[in-house]
Amino acid sequence: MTLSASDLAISRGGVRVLENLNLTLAPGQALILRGPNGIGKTTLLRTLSGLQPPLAGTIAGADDRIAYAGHSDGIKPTLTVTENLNFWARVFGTSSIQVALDSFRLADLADRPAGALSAGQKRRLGLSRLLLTGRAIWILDEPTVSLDTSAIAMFADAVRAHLGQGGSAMIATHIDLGLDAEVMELGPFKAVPPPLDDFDGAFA
Ligand SMILES: Nc1ncnc2c1ncn2[C@@H]1O[C@H](COP(=O)(O)OP(=O)(O)OP(=O)(O)O)[C@@H](O)[C@H]1O
Repeated sequence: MTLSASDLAISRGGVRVLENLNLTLAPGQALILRGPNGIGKTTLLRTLSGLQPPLAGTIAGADDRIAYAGHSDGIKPTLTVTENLNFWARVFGTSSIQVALDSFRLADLADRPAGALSAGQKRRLGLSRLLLTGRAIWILDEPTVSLDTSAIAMFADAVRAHLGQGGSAMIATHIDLGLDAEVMELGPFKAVPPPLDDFDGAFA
């Protein structure tokens, strides 16, 4: 099922940031979001994921099919890597964590408390959770932060495999992941601020 948004307007902190947005994300498709800092990439991903309501417009096809990975790794620091993965596997009703351990090369770290991992290792653990969700639509906000080049390639492989299985991915990133993906520039959708009141009239 395709995720779609029509005539979307979104806000952050009470300020309208993007408007007149239309987009679709079909099974097997990847969409890369680009735009300068502060344009509204995170706000758009949060809105599509249902973490905040849109100001206007409609979103269809989301329901319980989205796995969202934001800026935080969302790991439990006192649990080991294996315990973290088992926790998520139980949450999502997945029987084995092996695919997560293998795809993000976490086996050597399996017994390490997650809080004792490096930043890049924590990010690999956070991203590996996607593979346990069974969710078709991955919504990812700057997923490669802290990853080295080999881990970025590992992540891109995981996304490619997901797309090959009929999944889809929307990714805010400033780097080239080497994916066969459509790129959407958000600049043209920047909200136009409303005109200021006529102050002169107030002091007449
Ligand atoms: N917690 C917040 N409260 C109020 N305003 C916020 C908050 N977080 C972000 N904003 C503002 O909302 C606007 C959109 O921010 P957003 O984080 O969506 O941009 P972004 O494109 O993801 O930026 P970046 O590339 O820096 O991550 C910006 O003008 C920002 O200053």
